[in-house]
This record gives sequence, C-alpha cells and structure tokens, in this order.
Amino acid sequence: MRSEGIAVESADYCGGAFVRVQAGTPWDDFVAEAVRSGWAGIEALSGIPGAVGATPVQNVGAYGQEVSQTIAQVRVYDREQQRIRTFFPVDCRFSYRHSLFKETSHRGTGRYVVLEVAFQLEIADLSRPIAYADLAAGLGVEQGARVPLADAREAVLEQRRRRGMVLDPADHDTWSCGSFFTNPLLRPAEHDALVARAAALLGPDGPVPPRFPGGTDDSGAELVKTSAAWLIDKAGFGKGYGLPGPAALSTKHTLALTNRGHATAADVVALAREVRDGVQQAFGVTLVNEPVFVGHEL
Ligand SMILES: NC(=O)C1=CN([C@@H]2O[C@H](COP(=O)(O)OP(=O)(O)OC[C@H]3O[C@@H](n4cnc5c(N)ncnc54)[C@H](OP(=O)(O)O)[C@@H]3O)[C@@H](O)[C@H]2O)C=CC1
Ligand SMILES: C=C(O[C@H]1[C@H](O)[C@@H](CO)O[C@H](OP(=O)(O)OP(=O)(O)OC[C@H]2O[C@@H](n3ccc(=O)[nH]c3=O)[C@H](O)[C@@H]2O)[C@@H]1NC(C)=O)C(=O)O
Repeated sequence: MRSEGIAVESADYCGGAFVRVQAGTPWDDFVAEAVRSGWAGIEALSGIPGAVGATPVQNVGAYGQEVSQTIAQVRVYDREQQRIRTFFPVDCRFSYRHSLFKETSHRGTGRYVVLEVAFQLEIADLSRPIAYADLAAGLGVEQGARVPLADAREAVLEQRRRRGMVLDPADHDTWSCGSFFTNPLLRPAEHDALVARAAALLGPDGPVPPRFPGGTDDSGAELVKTSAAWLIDKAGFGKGYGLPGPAALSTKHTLALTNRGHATAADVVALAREVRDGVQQAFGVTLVNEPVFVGHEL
C-alpha cells in the first residue's frame, strides 16, 4: 500500500485522540507525530521499521506496548470477498505477534490488505506507565512511572540501538528483520522440564531459563514465556555466530539474524535452520519464525 496520511478525526481530553492513518505511512513517522502531538500509547513502539498497515498483521509489540492496545479499527480489502471491510479489535484475534490478518490466506498470500488503521490514543504529555524493566532502568525511574513522551521515545530508541535493532544502512550488524524467532510460550510443566534440561546441560548452578508471564491459551490455561535469545545463546550460538557471513547472528543480540552485505534468503534460512535445530537438540524447544516466509521453508 502506498497511500500515506494521518488524519485526526476527534481529539478531546475525555475521549482521547481518534486518529486514522493510511496503511502506507511509515510506522515510525506516525510514532514521532504522536509524540509531538501529545498522544500517548505508542511511544514504546518507536524505531520499528515498516508501514502502519503491517503493524496489525503481526500485532507489533515492544517494551510493554502492543498495537492491539490502541487500535480501534482496521479497514481492509478482503481479496476473497472482493470488498472493503472494517474490523474492530474484538474480531482481529490479536495475540502475541499474531492476528486474524496473519493467519488467513487467499490463493497462497494474505487474504486481507490493510488500507487504514484507526488508533485511539490518550491525550497526555506523559507516556503510558513504563512497563519494561530495562527501559525503566535506562530512564532512571521505577517500573510503572510515567515520563515525558519525548523522553520515553528517546529511551526506547537507545534500547533498540544497543540491541542493534535500529536499521542503519552503513552497519551490517543492523541488517535484520528484528527478532527472527518468537519467544516460546510454554505450559508451566514444559517450562519446568526446560529448567531441568538446562541444569543438566549447564550445571546445577548454571544460568536458569528466563520466565515471564505468557498470558493464557484459548482454553484459559496459564502460559509461561521464555526467551528465544537466551535459548539460542546457551545452545552454543553466541552473539556474532556465523561471522563473517554471508548471514550471521548480530554481535549485539542473538535473536537478530543479519545479512552481512551479500546474504541470499537461502543463506538466512540455512542459518535459521541450524539455530532452530541446535536449540531443539539442546533444550527440546522448537523455535517458531516471526517473519512470514515466501518461497522458503524452515
Ligand atoms: N517488535 C516488533 O514487533 C517488530 C516488528 N517488526 C516488523 O518487521 C517488519 C519490517 O519489515 P518490512 O518489510 O520493512 O515492512 P513492511 O511494512 O514493508 O512489510 C512487512 C510485512 O507486512 C505486510 N504488509 C505491509 N503492508 C501491508 C498492508 N497494508 N496490508 C497487509 N499486509 C501488509 C507485507 O506483506 P507483502 O510483502 O505481501 O506486502 C510484509 O509481509 C514490519 O512489519 C515491522 O512491523 C520489525 C521489528 C520489530
Ligand atoms: C524486535 C522485536 O521485538 C522484541 C522487542 O523489541 C523486545 C523489547 O520489548 O522484546 C522482545 O525481544 P527479547 O525477548 O529478545 O527482549 P530482550 O530484552 O532484548 O532480551 C530478553 C532476554 O534475552 C536474553 N538475551 C538477549 C540477547 C542476547 O543476545 N542473549 C540473551 O541471552 C537476556 O536474558 C534478556 O534478558 C521482542 N521480541 C520478541 C520475539 O518478542 C521483534 O519482534 O522483531
């Protein structure tokens, strides 16, 4: 989609800002505009590449915010029914890095082409409460504090740069599509088994797999989120694994598979397969790719 534009439909302190954004608008331009305008709710999503229309597809998220928290409507072209439709969040099947738009295809590619996304944002000079420990530490505040929007944006960009997650054409270490694998969501018993397996491999006093709340599955059962980056690292694929390339892990973050300048899609997939298989062998956890593959399989 090439159409760009940000239109404020209404803005008042009671109802907040209701903003319609054309799908082709660069995502980070919209975040910058929101920060300038005093609209809170997407400042933690600063520095993410791509277009606004792509953000509901995988429910883009970072540093404690997900677009599903502020999306009010998604206007799409339905390729199957050949008509324009409007989806409200309750129908979008949003979950961690997932949505109806990602899971539904028509003749081999996505069924829905996003035309416009409407956001409902809070009118505020301060950010939403800082929900991510590293970000709070970087800002020198407690988790849950609110800081000026521009400070939150700058702190997020700093965190992303430190992890090599802000694209810089001059630096191959940033030539990635962000996290290549999603963080595994495990049942509590599976996480216990992972902890035991890690102890057997890394020693009883060795590092323990991270454990974060992972929400619930469709049946309401509790899930535990662990860290794909940690599993990759501890399975023997440290930062910079695969250098000099053509594809290699970033030297700043093991979850970023980077193109060192001349990597083909096949090179990236071969590295991803090696990492996935190594993690499976070491820990019995199967990593799932975050980007959608076209013409390749893992
Ligand atoms: N924390 C996070 O969640 C992060 C997420 N990312 C995501 O990685 C991606 C960066 O990749 P890049 O290729 O530069 O980004 P793009 O925005 O160009 O496209 C990304 C994907 O979204 C699809 N897409 C784009 N626009 C639409 C639309 N209007 N309707 C339906 N599907 C659409 C594209 O499909 P097609 O190829 O068929 O056009 C493509 O598969 C972005 O989606 C970004 O949000 C990156 C870093 C961090
Ligand atoms: C960049 C993306 O999103 C990112 C998002 O920016 C950040 C911040 O919220 O949190 C997720 O990364 P992440 O889980 O790797 O977060 P980080 O804070 O960088 O790392 C988590 C933990 O992994 C471990 N870690 C990280 C890097 C590394 O090289 N080695 C390692 O072991 C550490 O234990 C660290 O504490 C998202 N990735 C996924 C798959 O959920 C993306 O999806 O493309």
